[in-house]
Amino acid sequence: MFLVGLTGGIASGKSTVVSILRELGCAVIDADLIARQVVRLGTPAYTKIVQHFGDGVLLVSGELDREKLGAIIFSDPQKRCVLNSITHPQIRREMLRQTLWYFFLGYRYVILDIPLLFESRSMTRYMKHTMLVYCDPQTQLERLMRRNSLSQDEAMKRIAAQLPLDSKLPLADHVIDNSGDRESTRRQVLQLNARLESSLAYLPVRITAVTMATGLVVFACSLLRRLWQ
Ligand SMILES: CC(C)(COP(=O)(O)OP(=O)(O)OC[C@H]1O[C@@H](n2cnc3c(N)ncnc32)[C@H](O)[C@@H]1O)[C@@H](O)C(=O)NCCC(=O)NCCS
Ligand SMILES: Nc1ncnc2c1ncn2[C@@H]1O[C@H](COP(=O)(O)OP(=O)(O)OP(=O)(O)O)[C@@H](O)[C@H]1O
Repeated sequence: MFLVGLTGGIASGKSTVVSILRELGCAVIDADLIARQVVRLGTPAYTKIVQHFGDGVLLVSGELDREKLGAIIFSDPQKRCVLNSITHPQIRREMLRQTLWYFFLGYRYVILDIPLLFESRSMTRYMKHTMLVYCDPQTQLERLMRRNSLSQDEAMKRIAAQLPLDSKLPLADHVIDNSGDRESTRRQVLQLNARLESSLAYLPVRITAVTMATGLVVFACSLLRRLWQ
């Protein structure tokens, strides 16, 4: 059983890759989705956010106005740190819970989609493999502006809130280049998934070897004890 960390930059194509992996039957946990769940109306994180940022970040329904909160935190690193310190512990806890659940269900590996995996560093030590969804900077900027209807300045601020994608390249074990069309991305995802599956083929052999080695040590110890007595 092992964990695979999937990461990228804002709008680099993580969700696009995740939907292909899910089609293939992989277990994927989405940190962005959990980040939405932990700040639902009335949750402890929601209460802390309102205490800190005021009710100006709420919609009339009482829910968080994500657009407003985004505009605040993506242009102020200190406020971003505050929001991270409120949400990240809750997100990690829920990710751990879901991971254990997938292993309980019998999945042999679980993919964790964590946008800030390389920024937070401490999480990478739990990953057997890391996978970067890359796209070239110009494509990233254009896709982000189009998807979120942002000006160039706003989009650049959001990109600047993360490590540049180019500096994440040497940190990743595997790279999926999503600068091209969706078909090219799909082919790369299929290839990578096949490699993950094949690394599992050796797992039963390794488990058997470890079991046999442990058995031999136990047997040798008991033999020595008898000879000694
Ligand atoms: C600021 C918020 C309200 C904006 O919400 P919105 O719906 O517009 O964006 P969404 O949540 O879909 O995030 C889109 C992308 O923005 C980037 N992003 C989000 N939060 C952060 C952050 N704190 N720092 C850097 N990049 C971030 C990620 O690449 C993410 O995939 C929201 O992103 C949030 O609550 N962020 C704090 C929690 C967090 O760090 N989430 C990232 C995953 S752990
Ligand atoms: N290969 C592609 N060709 C054209 N458009 C793409 C491609 N991949 C993704 N997109 C588009 O680019 C945008 C960003 O993609 P996606 O939502 O998958 O990125 P993301 O990394 O999950 O974003 P975020 O970090 O904001 O959650 C979306 O509008 C998506 O439809």
